[in-house]
Amino acid sequence: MLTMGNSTCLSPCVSLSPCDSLSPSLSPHPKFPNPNPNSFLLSHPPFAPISLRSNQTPSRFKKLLSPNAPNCFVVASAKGELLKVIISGAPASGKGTQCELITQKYGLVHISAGDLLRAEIASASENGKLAKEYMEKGQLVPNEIVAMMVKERLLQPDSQQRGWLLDGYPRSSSQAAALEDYGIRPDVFILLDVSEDILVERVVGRRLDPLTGKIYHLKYSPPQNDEIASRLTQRFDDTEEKACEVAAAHTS
Ligand SMILES: Nc1ncnc2c1ncn2[C@@H]1O[C@H](COP(=O)(O)OP(=O)(O)O)[C@@H](O)[C@H]1O
Repeated sequence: MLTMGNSTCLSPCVSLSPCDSLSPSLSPHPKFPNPNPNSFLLSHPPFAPISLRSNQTPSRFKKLLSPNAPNCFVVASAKGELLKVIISGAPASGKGTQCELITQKYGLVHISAGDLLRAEIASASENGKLAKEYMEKGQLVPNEIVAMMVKERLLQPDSQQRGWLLDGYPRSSSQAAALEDYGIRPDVFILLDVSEDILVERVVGRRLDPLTGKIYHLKYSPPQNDEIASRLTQRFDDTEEKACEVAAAHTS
């Protein structure tokens, strides 16, 4: 597992080669001494947190600990022939950016649970209709629907040949258990560990250019000119109140 802290660590500094040299002497990560904040993951063996102390760091992971990525550290990994990665992080934690960098660098198939569900809705299947009802209310879709979709996608020839980056699954204890039951185990688990106040600041300053689809941030990535600035819109749920709620749910 590799966690990324509060830094705006968006450079392609991540190194995710499957690690075959981690020894049993690795200790529980100090930040996760007990099953919080990701109890559903930490209570399942494939996701058990293991920290890699800097003096044990294999050279291939050293980059993660560079000054550019002060809060990045490997906390779990396992041997694997194909690279299989799971990534987790709150909205606005930078997951989209990291997914792009990782899939580009390692040639993995990016499998997003949200995208799979949207495709199911677009196909107008019975499962899609049911999923839509939950998604419209901002609730998790029942796992019987999601687990099967994720499993099938992971077993597709492209995922099997190129390896995969699973994004947005598991999100609960029962989902983690379902992956285990299917015998699906990641080599690396990445948790984007961003503090609540930074998540809120990112969400509240986020703006969309409806013309190009580009996302800006009023402070960190402002529009280049007044014309773009004048047409920027804000997602209805990108409010401080909503952001606090979501951030608290992900970081508590
Ligand atoms: N693992 C999952 N289990 C159940 N429902 C999910 C899962 N992943 C995504 N969803 C559903 O799809 C919706 C959109 O997910 P996603 O695209 O990841 O966006 P967000 O990051 O805003 O949740 C979620 O609000 C939820 O309803």
